[in-house]
Amino acid sequence: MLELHGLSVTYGKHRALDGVSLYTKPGEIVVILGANGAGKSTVLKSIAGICEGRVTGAMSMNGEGLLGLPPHKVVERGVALVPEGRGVFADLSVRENLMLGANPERAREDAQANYDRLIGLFPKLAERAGQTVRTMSGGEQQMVAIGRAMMSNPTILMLDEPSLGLSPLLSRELFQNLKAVREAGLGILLVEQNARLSLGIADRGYLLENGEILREERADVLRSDPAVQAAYLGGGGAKSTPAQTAKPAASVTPPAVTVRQKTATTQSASQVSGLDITALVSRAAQQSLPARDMRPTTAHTTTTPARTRHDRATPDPLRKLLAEMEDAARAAHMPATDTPLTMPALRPASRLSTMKPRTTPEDARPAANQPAQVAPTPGGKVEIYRRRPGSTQFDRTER
Ligand SMILES: Nc1ncnc2c1ncn2[C@@H]1O[C@H](COP(=O)(O)OP(=O)(O)OP(=O)(O)O)[C@@H](O)[C@H]1O
Repeated sequence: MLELHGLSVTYGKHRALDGVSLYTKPGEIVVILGANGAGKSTVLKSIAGICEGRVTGAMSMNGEGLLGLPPHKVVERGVALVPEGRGVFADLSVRENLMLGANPERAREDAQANYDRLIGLFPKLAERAGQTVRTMSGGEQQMVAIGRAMMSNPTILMLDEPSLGLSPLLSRELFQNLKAVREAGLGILLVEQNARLSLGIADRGYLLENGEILREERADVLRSDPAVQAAYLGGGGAKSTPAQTAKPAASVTPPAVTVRQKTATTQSASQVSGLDITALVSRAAQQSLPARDMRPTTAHTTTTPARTRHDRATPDPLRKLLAEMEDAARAAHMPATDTPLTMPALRPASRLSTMKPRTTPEDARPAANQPAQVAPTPGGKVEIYRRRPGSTQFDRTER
């Protein structure tokens, strides 16, 4: 059995875990639920011996201490981690990836038997044994990562956000596979943002918030608790009391946090902010500040009507982003001669004038007559370089 007692972790002055106690037995699936930054990954990394922070408390596997062990020793004790992002060797084949997992001493002698057991559980891995992992789908790669961890012959398998980046269909398939791993007798300690799916297969769950375990409960009880639904499953009715069966040490109603789903895709600023960015930029441009009020884009102490509104209605990181956008929009509309612009991203004019012609394909070059680059001169003037039609040379003008 994997046991943690009073595990605390600090990253410098930041306390990420505060007295976390939990356990996982072979043959059960245990899920840790919590909002972003609650400390879920830190729990797994501490157990695996790869936490960058200062770890204190007690951790053991079958009674043998894990605290302070290097990662390979933790694996020798029977605890394997499938890290967030999988960590597969993309240029190796499926079989090569799997066999690398059999490197620990505890697994080396039984590598072939473990491999046979694995492909018995997941025949698809055998069908794809020769395929380069890079060419596989996300779900298939995740199965390779899980298979590789299982090749170390673990008693407890830990998985950090295994469904990240997978479609709902692939996620469901993955979770069914985890049930098969449990049937094979392994214990699973799972960190997941997909609370619905993970509680659907788990036996027990822990709610972790701000580095502390708020509650430990059977998964089916957590799943049907309105407070948990409101906090982690996107449901309504947050006003319930904790379930009667909750253990005394954990009888706290989970806070009404919204778990932000991680996605593998990027979002546009307007998706994040819920604002029309075009309108925002033109509004900022209309606020004609005198030149003396212009600051480098890092100066956000200037109070403007727009910023006051962001202060009231907008979360901190977004407010900073919006303030930067407004500053940039204003800078773009200031007359060049009055604007002491700071444009660190631009090349200095001296380097531009000696720039060699590009040898990239034609469509990758700046179009003729299009400004190739704009650089501020020390006198506040702006140099504009245009490519001569049909030539690799640039003409320089100032304004
Ligand atoms: N290497 C690190 N250095 C400094 N702080 C860290 C480090 N790793 C994590 N933290 C901080 O510790 C806290 C817990 O982080 P952790 O990654 O464990 O949370 P999490 O619950 O897994 O969040 P997420 O779901 O977003 O991955 C966060 O405040 C995070 O910023």
